[in-house]
Amino acid sequence: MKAKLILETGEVFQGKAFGYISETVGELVFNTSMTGYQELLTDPSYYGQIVITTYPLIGNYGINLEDMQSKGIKVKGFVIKEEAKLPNNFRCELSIGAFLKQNKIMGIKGLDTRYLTKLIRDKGTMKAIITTKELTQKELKEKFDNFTNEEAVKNVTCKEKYRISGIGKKVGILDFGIKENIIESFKKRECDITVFPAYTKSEEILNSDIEAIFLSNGPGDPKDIPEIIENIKKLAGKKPIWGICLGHQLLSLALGGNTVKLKFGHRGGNHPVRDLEKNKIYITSQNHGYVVDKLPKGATLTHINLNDNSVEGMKIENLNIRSVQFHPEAAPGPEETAYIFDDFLKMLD
Ligand SMILES: NC(=O)CC[C@H](N)C(=O)O
Repeated sequence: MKAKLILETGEVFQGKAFGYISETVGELVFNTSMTGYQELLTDPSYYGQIVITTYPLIGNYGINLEDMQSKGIKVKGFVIKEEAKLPNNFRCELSIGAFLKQNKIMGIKGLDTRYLTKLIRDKGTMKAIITTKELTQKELKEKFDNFTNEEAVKNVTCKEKYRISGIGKKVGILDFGIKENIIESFKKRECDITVFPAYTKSEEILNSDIEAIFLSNGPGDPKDIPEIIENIKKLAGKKPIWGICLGHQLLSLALGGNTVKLKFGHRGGNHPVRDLEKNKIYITSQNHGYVVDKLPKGATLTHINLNDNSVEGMKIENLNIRSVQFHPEAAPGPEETAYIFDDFLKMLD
């Protein structure tokens, strides 16, 4: 069936529908990773977004149920060049088309995704619609105007607190839409993990028997969740705090720093970052549309992005706080910054 990708700026691209056939509207972003489409689709930080992949062939190694980053697909739509209909891998359990269908997520294929990426790079992130219908200008405008992603964290956080026992350090995680591999990274280090829903009050967190607080990744604009920022203010200085991606942005806002929206974001598996403490360059996995542009008072810059010199990490020594913008848990992407989890845990010794 024919389908169209319609951009907020008016451009229309003709392709074919795949996955679940419906209609979808979201924020259009691109990811440049060459592998890892399953992890990308299930990463809750993409909630509300339609994702374009620059890599031309998607689905060639299929989908397995082990590499999910959350329960089910979180993107709002998927834009690709070519769908691999005959996946081939010993871990493959289903095809990309079947996976999208099962999760009721619409895809469009047959588009020049590299051209689209250049367009987003020039014009900036914008809203888009994937549809099989003919829509009038008025209908389109209404659909774009009605789309917001302000409730994103509420929609992806866990509903109830849960525990994963371990013999190591006791870590309390605030779940803003956590990726499975972050939990795995703490499990691998034998941590005793308590996961709290995003809106858990600071008192409940501080009254539990945890040694440190971890603020997770998550979708949307960090400025959309002022209640959580207020909560983090109350946690700062009481226990060591670590943050990744949204967690890092929220920490900055809570302590007097600032965040801004990037023109087209960082999403991919090859973003070079300099660790200023180790004076080493690492290739990192990234997925964010916002960035810290002003550090909180007393914070030291620990990491910078070598493509655009943006903030990639910070520490506030007197408050025992450390955070990074990139994804040390990878999934998908390079695993060479996994040392960040060890650095976090060392703060407890
Ligand atoms: N991966 C994340 O945690 C993303 C953080 C935030 N939603 C952003 O886009 O910048």
